[in-house]
Amino acid sequence: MPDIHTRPHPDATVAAALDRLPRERLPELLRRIPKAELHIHIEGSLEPELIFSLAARNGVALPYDSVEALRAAYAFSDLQSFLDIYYAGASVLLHEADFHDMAWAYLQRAAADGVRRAEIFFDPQTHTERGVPIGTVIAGLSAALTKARAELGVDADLILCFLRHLSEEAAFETLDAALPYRDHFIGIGLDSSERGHPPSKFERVFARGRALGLHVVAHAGEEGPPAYIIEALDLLQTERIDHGVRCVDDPALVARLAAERMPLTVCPLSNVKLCVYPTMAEHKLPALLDAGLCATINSDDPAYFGGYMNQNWLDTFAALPQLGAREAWQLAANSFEAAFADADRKAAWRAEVDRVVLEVAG
Ligand SMILES: Nc1ncnc2[nH]cnc12
Ligand SMILES: [Zn+2]
Repeated sequence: MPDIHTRPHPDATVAAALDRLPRERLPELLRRIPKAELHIHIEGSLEPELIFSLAARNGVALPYDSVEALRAAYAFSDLQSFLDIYYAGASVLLHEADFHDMAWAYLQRAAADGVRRAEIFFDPQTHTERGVPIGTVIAGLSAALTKARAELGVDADLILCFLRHLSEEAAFETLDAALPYRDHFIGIGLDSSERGHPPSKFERVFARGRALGLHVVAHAGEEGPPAYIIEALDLLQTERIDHGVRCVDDPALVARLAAERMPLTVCPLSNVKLCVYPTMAEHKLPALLDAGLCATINSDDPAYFGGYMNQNWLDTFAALPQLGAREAWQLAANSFEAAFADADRKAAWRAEVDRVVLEVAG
């Protein structure tokens, strides 16, 4: 299979360091290894404390008495039960400074977790439907990204997501409204309620996005069937699949994803919190890596699912003894391979991964 040949491999010195790294040093490696985060909804980084302080700043009433009461509501049974609370939380975002403060808080956490590159989803329709101009959303987020490049050494870009429970016509209107800010985002994506809203519903708006030179990704195979992943590949011509874990139900699809080195932006804590898997120990990430897929680890909605990048890495490796230092290297290398950054920067981050491995292994 071509995957065996195209999957990146560590050079001999790095491979030897990975093999001699004792298991007790693994958490240090996971924390320090440079990584790209490719699946983070910025509205999902809104911590309860920030929701309350923005609500007070903007005079927005919340249906919860306290931060603790809000956090206590974060017990989800599936994707929709989460989305209902997630959209309610975003209602406190009104002004440019609110979007800036939310993104800046995320970027500081990302920097602390060794994230060198972040490709950040935002949901303009969640805000424009409440009367917030799209220019306000993009200006606030962009200002934080510019500051992060200069002050945190985190290279970040935005990906505009369409809400799939809304119509394709609404997605077209959103794309049109965003075009004056074309330089401020690098791609389009598809998120929100998956079941009943297949990628085929958005075939024409994605064709338009591709014609505009935008990168193209889509959530598929989180709760939805493998057929949705196939539609995303064939009809939307995605460059990555967000989640995609349900590909395991279709071995031919797994073989195709491996052969094409189609990246999957996997979100382990999210999958457990939204009951895609009953426990982390049952997560299919090891099987995806074994099959030669370009799988990556990401946080999805870290304020709601129990942690940011490093928490995802630490909890995943702690629950799955099949994952060791070799897989940590592979996941970091996969994340840079799958990133929409230029080749020089990717090569520099990859070299840094190797330097950190050699340092931690001693
Ligand atoms: N995990 C997820 N799936 C679909 N849409 C989302 N929007 C925010 N998080 C999401
Ligand atoms: Zn997501």
